[in-house]
Amino acid sequence: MIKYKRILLKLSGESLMGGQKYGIDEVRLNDYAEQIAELANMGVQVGIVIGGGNIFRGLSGTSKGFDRVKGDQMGMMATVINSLALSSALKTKGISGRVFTAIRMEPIGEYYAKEKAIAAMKNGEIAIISGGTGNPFFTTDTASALRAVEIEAEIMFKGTRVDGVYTADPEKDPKAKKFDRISFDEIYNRNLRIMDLTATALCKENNLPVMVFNMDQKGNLKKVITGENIGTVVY
Ligand SMILES: Nc1ncnc2c1ncn2[C@@H]1O[C@H](COP(=O)(O)OP(=O)(O)O)[C@@H](O)[C@H]1O
Ligand SMILES: O=c1ccn([C@@H]2O[C@H](COP(=O)(O)OP(=O)(O)O)[C@@H](O)[C@H]2O)c(=O)[nH]1
Repeated sequence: MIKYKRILLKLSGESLMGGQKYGIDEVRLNDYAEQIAELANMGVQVGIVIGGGNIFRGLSGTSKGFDRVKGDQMGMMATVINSLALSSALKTKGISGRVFTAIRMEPIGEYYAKEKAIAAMKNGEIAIISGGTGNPFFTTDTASALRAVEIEAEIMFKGTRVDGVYTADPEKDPKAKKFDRISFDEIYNRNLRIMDLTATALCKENNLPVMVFNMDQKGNLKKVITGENIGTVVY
């Protein structure tokens, strides 16, 4: 049985690299598309926001002398590239992934509006909402929180490369322990870096729970939609 009827899935751009150092790994992309198609076929309404870190991050551009705003705009364009790739991969699974963009760029994608995204989802299509928030100095985590609230998703699924929220970054601290549940306040008080503060605040203020789970393990998306608690619930 499905536990949620409408979700917003955040996919990390960085995870799309798979084993590569840059860009899009076809195997990983195909695996994501397969997992998402499974959800669509179960009748779940799915909105998606993808990051762009596999192609460009505004902040890392700054360290190389890029103007921050230009760098962030490049990062936002990177999320559009990833969204187009996902839409194309979904098509091979017989699923329509409609790409919406936060910044006008028809015919690459439709200019985003909440109503259009909801109509697409009700029609059995996946709404892939790209271009971040359309503004520099934000992240795709914040864009995900914003879109999740806008499209009235019951929960945000943060599909990432770690199993959940830990007491410290598990990629740096082998002794870090995983939480099954944690509140937004505790994430803030413990200064945990699983999401940025803007995204955390937006979720908290709008009572949007977040499920953090490992998207790189096949079958996990189906597990979380059926209510299996494999990741960390943030409430
Ligand atoms: N307390 C924490 N618990 C879990 N992951 C954490 C924590 N602090 C930092 N991280 C890092 O956050 C990353 C997940 O965030 P995500 O947005 O998917 O990645 P990225 O920011 O690289 O795109 C993990 O790969 C992990 O290294
Ligand atoms: O609303 C937004 C969302 C994203 N970005 C830019 O897009 C890049 C890629 O997004 P993010 O780092 O969140 O992607 P991820 O880490 O999930 O791959 C960021 O570094 C920012 O430069 C932005 O400027 N505004």
